[in-house]
Amino acid sequence: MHHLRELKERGEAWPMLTAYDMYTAELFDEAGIPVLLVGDSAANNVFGYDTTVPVTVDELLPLVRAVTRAVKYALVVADLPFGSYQLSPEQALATAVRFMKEGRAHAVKLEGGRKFAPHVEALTSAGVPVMGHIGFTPQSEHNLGGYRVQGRGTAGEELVADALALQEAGAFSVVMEMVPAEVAKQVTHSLQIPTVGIGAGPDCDAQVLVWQDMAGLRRGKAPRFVKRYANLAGALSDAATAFAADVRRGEFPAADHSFH
Ligand SMILES: Nc1nc(=O)c2c([nH]1)NC[C@@H]1CN(c3ccc(C(=O)N[C@@H](CCC(=O)O)C(=O)O)cc3)CN21
Ligand SMILES: CC(C)C(=O)C(=O)O
Ligand SMILES: [Mg+2]
Repeated sequence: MHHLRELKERGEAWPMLTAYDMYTAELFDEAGIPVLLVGDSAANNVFGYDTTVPVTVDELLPLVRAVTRAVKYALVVADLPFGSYQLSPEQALATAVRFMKEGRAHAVKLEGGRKFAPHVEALTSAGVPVMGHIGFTPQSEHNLGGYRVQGRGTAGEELVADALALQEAGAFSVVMEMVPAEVAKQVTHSLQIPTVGIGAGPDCDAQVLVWQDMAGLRRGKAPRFVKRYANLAGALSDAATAFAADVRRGEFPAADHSFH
């Protein structure tokens, strides 16, 4: 965490990816991704829900545990799911403690601005490192009117106030999702802690993507902020098709794959 602040001071951008299992966590860790997020986006990208709203602590905990087991270097951040922290700072702390003790998370993330400063404060003063998340906050998508850019016009000032309140409450970093690049730049320059952008332009201190978007495993129309660095959907589909054909033709298993 302190290291991330030094990177900000030196103006060196860093990458963050989601991870939900041990193979991806190990690969991303070895590829030099310093922060891995076990996102509540597992709702969409592991469990097949249509929003992040239904995913539970009990569903996310084993994924967090798998990721922390797999990494040697990365900081593992566990996303607190909808309903597991909003009720009170006490509820937030109880949930964060589960992610730290049972999931062995190094830090937690929660969505919300100023209104959640008391929750963040309760966690940080109990020794739980917290990452904030402002702008488009998917857990509130029903309130925000869908996938919409946040912080346009006067709402930009609100975003700066939210970010400052989270910093003041002790957050070590803040995610900004779907925010105009100019506003994200202003927030980034207003904070001493690093900002992590997703659809928030090039001037954030760090950038995050959902790994299945980054690697082209998820099909369908990706959000505008996604850049695809591989075509895993194509590669996996080709592999499964080739395996199926081999089995049907009697070409797998060959002698090499058999015991005598
Ligand atoms: N695979 C995946 N990637 C994500 O980035 C992601 C998740 N899942 N699940 C949780 C949230 C939901 N998020 C989303 C989902 C969709 C859009 C989207 O469709 N955006 C469109 C419309 C934007 C607009 O209308 O202004 C886009 O083109 O960016 C954006 C963020 C970000 N998170
Ligand atoms: C996209 C990131 C920031 C997130 O919150 C998630 O993956 O759940
Ligand atoms: Mg999330």
